[in-house]
Amino acid sequence: MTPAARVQAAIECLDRILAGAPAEQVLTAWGRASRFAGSGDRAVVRDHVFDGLRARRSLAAIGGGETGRGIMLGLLRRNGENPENLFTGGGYAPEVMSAEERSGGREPVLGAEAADIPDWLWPRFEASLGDEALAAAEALKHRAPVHLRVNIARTDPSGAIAALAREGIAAQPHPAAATALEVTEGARKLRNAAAYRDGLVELQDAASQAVVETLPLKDGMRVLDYCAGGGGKTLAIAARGRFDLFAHDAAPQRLNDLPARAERAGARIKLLDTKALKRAGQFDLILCDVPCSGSGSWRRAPDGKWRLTEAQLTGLLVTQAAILDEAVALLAPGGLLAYATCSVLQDENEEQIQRFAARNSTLSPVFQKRWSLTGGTDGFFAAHLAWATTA
Ligand SMILES: C[S@@+](CC[C@H](N)C(=O)[O-])C[C@H]1O[C@@H](n2cnc3c(N)ncnc32)[C@H](O)[C@@H]1O
Repeated sequence: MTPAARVQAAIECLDRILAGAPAEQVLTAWGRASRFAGSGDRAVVRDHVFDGLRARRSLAAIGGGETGRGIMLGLLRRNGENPENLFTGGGYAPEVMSAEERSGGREPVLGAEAADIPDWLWPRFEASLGDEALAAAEALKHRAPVHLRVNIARTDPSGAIAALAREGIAAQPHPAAATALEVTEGARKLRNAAAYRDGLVELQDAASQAVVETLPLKDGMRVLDYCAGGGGKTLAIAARGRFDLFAHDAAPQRLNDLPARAERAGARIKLLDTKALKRAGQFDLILCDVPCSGSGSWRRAPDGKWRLTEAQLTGLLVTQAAILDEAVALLAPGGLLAYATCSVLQDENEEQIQRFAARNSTLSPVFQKRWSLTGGTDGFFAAHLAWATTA
């Protein structure tokens, strides 16, 4: 595909997403219908679509309209490229620009539009992040770095760096976690690399790893990952020692890939559905990596930024509180309950913990930490709630 044809493909995908279809679904459908597109074409079209979505509002302003064409025009202008070179109308290129498109476009209005945050959310975003709000919003407009977790049950960071280098992938330690690497070259080769296939490394944001690093794990503990999902944190826990480790999720199909991932990593994890969990006894440590707005990881899933509604956020706050209350009942006396989100909103983080502490006197907060988007990781939050008598 020519560069112009790739832009046209991105415009068509963006139009479908703006009409309400989920971004991943649209890109998959485009890929299936475009057998002529090679892997390089697919990667570029995907990058255009995600670059466009991350800064959808400000690019629409710069490009003169919230359409696929407007967003792509905005993206090219923002990046200092002349859209006339690609909007030629020839071959599979976008149609030639209209007079309105040529003269259209403006600077984004300072505030929610320039920050690329929905209007309803901007005041909460600002209140949560204070002086960092603009820098965090800016970070959400750009691609996320590729982070790896070194499986310390199999190798150490320097061993993993050397194994990756043999396959043309350059990586360096990331300061957020002892197990974290940042890929600086060759990220697209990862999925086929032996180091990945053999379970030496896993894809995982450095702050997500750091959340697990904070857990006071000791060999022999009964540990429950209560909201395990794909099992990223369960696997990170497994690598830290010898535990009786269980993974649960309210949507058990989310755990489907975990057995294969665990085998690759050499980890032993028992899966529990909600019925089995009721008979599983008590746990020394429970991690609740709760469903959240995802506001700390919107650069990876920018669709979520524009889909989240105020009512959904309210619903998430209720779910998070209910999960904490459910998990307390599963905790052994003296145990530790850990809470985590990939959100930067206080409502889901510090304030959720404050509300929990106000209604529960058995456990009290003993640790809280935020990972900021400006620190080169996704935005994350973790809190530990300890049995009050042992705190
Ligand atoms: C943030 S994701 C977990 C991500 C995962 N821990 C990881 O590191 O890959 C939150 C998960 O919570 C699950 N969930 C939602 N409500 C729940 C509930 N009431 N009890 C347990 N899990 C729940 C969701 O299905 C989702 O998989």
